[in-house]
Amino acid sequence: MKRAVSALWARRAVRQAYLYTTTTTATSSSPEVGASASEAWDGRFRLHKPRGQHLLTNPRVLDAIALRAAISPGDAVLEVGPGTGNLTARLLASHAARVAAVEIDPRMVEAVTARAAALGLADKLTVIAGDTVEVEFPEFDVCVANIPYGISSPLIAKLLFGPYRFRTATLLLQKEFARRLVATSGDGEYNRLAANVRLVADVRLLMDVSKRDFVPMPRVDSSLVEIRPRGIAPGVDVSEWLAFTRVCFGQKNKTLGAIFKQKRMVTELFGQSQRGEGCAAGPSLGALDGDSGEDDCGGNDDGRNRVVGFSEEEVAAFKERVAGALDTAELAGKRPSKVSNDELKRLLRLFNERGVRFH
Ligand SMILES: C[S@@+](CC[C@H](N)C(=O)[O-])C[C@H]1O[C@@H](n2cnc3c(N)ncnc32)[C@H](O)[C@@H]1O
Repeated sequence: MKRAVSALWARRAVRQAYLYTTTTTATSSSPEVGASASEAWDGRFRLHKPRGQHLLTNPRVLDAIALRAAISPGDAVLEVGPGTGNLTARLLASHAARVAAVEIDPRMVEAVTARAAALGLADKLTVIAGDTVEVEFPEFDVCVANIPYGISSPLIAKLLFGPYRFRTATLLLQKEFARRLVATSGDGEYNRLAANVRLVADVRLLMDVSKRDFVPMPRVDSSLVEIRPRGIAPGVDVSEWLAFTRVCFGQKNKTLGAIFKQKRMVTELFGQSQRGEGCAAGPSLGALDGDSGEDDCGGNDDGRNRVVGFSEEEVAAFKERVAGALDTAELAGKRPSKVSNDELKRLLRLFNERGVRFH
């Protein structure tokens, strides 16, 4: 299954990234990575907010991120969105053997390349010019990044469900997104993003970062989060799990019993289970997040969802099978936000045993 999901990612890597391997031009061998002057933004070009170009300029926070990233001697580090290199400078000065940084803006590519050269650390840095969501990453042990928040969900999906094997990802994320990511089923805030990520990884909050530590100042605060892949098979088909959680968390204020009792839901699931068909686009790996499934497979009944060639009795029998799985799991009266991944996995297994499939 992992291979099928990886293949999806491989197909997405259609845009060829071009590699810049920086060349050493400076003679200095003792980089001044802690110097606050190097973090300041000199305004040499316009920063684009839609690209998430909020530079982290507080040296104490930058030092803390590099420290919390737990880089071991010899590690290969992946950074996403190095910008002018405020964090990159610290990663280059760490025990890491090498750093690969993916940057979409050619002006930033130039800036971080020049920064590494000025520090005398250019030979440790490879800048990959391209879109993080599209390019193929080189092998890495740890990912450390202050990312553009707009790609949080597709980046985490790519890291966790792509072909990569790594120890940790230490990411600075929008605070609200980070809170949803670390939510647990016990606190009643559980959500689709957390359920999908926790299927394959452990997550924890490391620290909060004020919006005042960035230039230009964003509207939101941030939080540093560690994602640690478990490295063991999740015990479910990942594509089916992603489709299943889309349905379960699609109407988060309803109980699972109410969600799976809806006629259009039963009809849609019946159609999928009979035909073995899914959404035309297949599972959306780019969207681990989003609790509204209204527009997706379980959504409107505009005629596509009608099951042709089956009697009312057959649909009614299927409905009984759906209800039977929920009863056996003892989850009909529970809201998805209160249900653990183990319970959800068991429910999916019970559905599958009764011929109920999610695509
Ligand atoms: C929040 S800034 C972080 C800059 C730097 N890491 C820092 O901490 O100061 C995000 C950076 O990601 C880059 N970026 C935005 N979208 C990107 C994408 N899809 N792929 C790669 N880089 C991207 C922006 O150009 C910008 O340099």
